[in-house]
Amino acid sequence: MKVYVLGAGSMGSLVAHYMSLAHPELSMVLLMKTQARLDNFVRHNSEISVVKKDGIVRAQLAAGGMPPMRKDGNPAHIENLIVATKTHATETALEPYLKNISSSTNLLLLQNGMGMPEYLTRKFWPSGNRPQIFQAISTHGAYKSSQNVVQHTVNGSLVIAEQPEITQHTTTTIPLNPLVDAIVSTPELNASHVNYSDFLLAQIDKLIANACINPLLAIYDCFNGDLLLSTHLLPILKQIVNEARAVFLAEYKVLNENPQAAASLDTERMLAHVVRMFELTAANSSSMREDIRNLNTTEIDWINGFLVRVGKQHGINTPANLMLVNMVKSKLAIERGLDQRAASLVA
Ligand SMILES: NC(=O)C1=CN([C@@H]2O[C@H](COP(=O)(O)OP(=O)(O)OC[C@H]3O[C@@H](n4cnc5c(N)ncnc54)[C@H](OP(=O)(O)O)[C@@H]3O)[C@@H](O)[C@H]2O)C=CC1
Ligand SMILES: CC(C)(CO)C(=O)C(=O)O
Repeated sequence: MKVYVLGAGSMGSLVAHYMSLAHPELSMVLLMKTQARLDNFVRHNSEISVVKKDGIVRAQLAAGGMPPMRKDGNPAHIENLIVATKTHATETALEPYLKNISSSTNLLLLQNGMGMPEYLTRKFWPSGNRPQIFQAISTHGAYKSSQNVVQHTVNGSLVIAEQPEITQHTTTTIPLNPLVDAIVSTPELNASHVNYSDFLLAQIDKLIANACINPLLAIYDCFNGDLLLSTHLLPILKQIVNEARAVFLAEYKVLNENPQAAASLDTERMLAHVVRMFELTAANSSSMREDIRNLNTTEIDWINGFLVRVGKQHGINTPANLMLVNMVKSKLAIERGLDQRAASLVA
């Protein structure tokens, strides 16, 4: 079985590396963004090294830089595709591969944020025939210390579910799927497959933590744990959480069928979860802060921005989340502007 991975960054490389070691029978192919990236990968022996506390493991992987073609010049069918780009890059990254994808493709989105399956379906498959879409949330932590070296810093887990065509319906049975099976049977990924409604609760927890932690860290420019030094943040966190809670209850009617949903969406529990995430990741520099420091586009539109957009559809005001979206975007614009100004002074 062939599995393509689009987005050969920290998460994509980590997953491809572990899957190829656990399943030598799989053919894993990293899809690079540019020919230059592909050439560079090949120059480095087509190898991804993963560094963990207990040592370094190397694996050689196949790679490509463009949509696969058959010998007759037609697009080759992609059976399995894992997308691990940043959320804002997904649409552009996927577009060239649309001719390789059919309704029998297993498309697994391994990303933070929410709303991507619905967005891609509206954008690329508005009249049906969309691929089988799966989503995975990750509590692993990884970053690339160089082009071919991934530091696996947090040994977390993956939770995977199939995205139903209509999100109001829950999938009660978990069908067997070869891509999901291959991931779940890769020990280092510590992955599990759950039904959509249970997945949604886990995804909501992750989104709430990201909606509270990431923008504040990007704005204050400090480590995750530093925010716990202030007691003035609690009312802000409470407002973010309450707005999010209202949006989730309006959008995901399927939650009414899940007996665990009421307890899980309790405001105090969610706030305690956010504070615990601040504590557990105290020494981290949040991904959004790092994006701003590197002058990269952030994932704010798929975290707090998702809450604002969906809130609007349901007539729910989300002023705290909207303010954070605007503040993070301003922060990036200011940092980029300052960088350009500094560069022009040197030139
Ligand atoms: N890293 C982590 O610890 C965790 C990450 N996540 C989530 O996982 C997702 C991926 O994150 P992460 O791996 O860290 O991100 P990275 O930035 O490390 O990787 C994204 C990759 O996508 C590539 N890419 C961008 N545009 C395209 C394109 N048009 N075609 C092909 N490839 C493209 C980038 O290439 P290039 O570098 O050349 O631009 C990069 O290699 C995010 O949603 C993140 O929030 C979730 C939990 C933990
Ligand atoms: C949980 C948290 C905030 C850890 O830093 C994260 O997921 C991120 O930085 O994106």
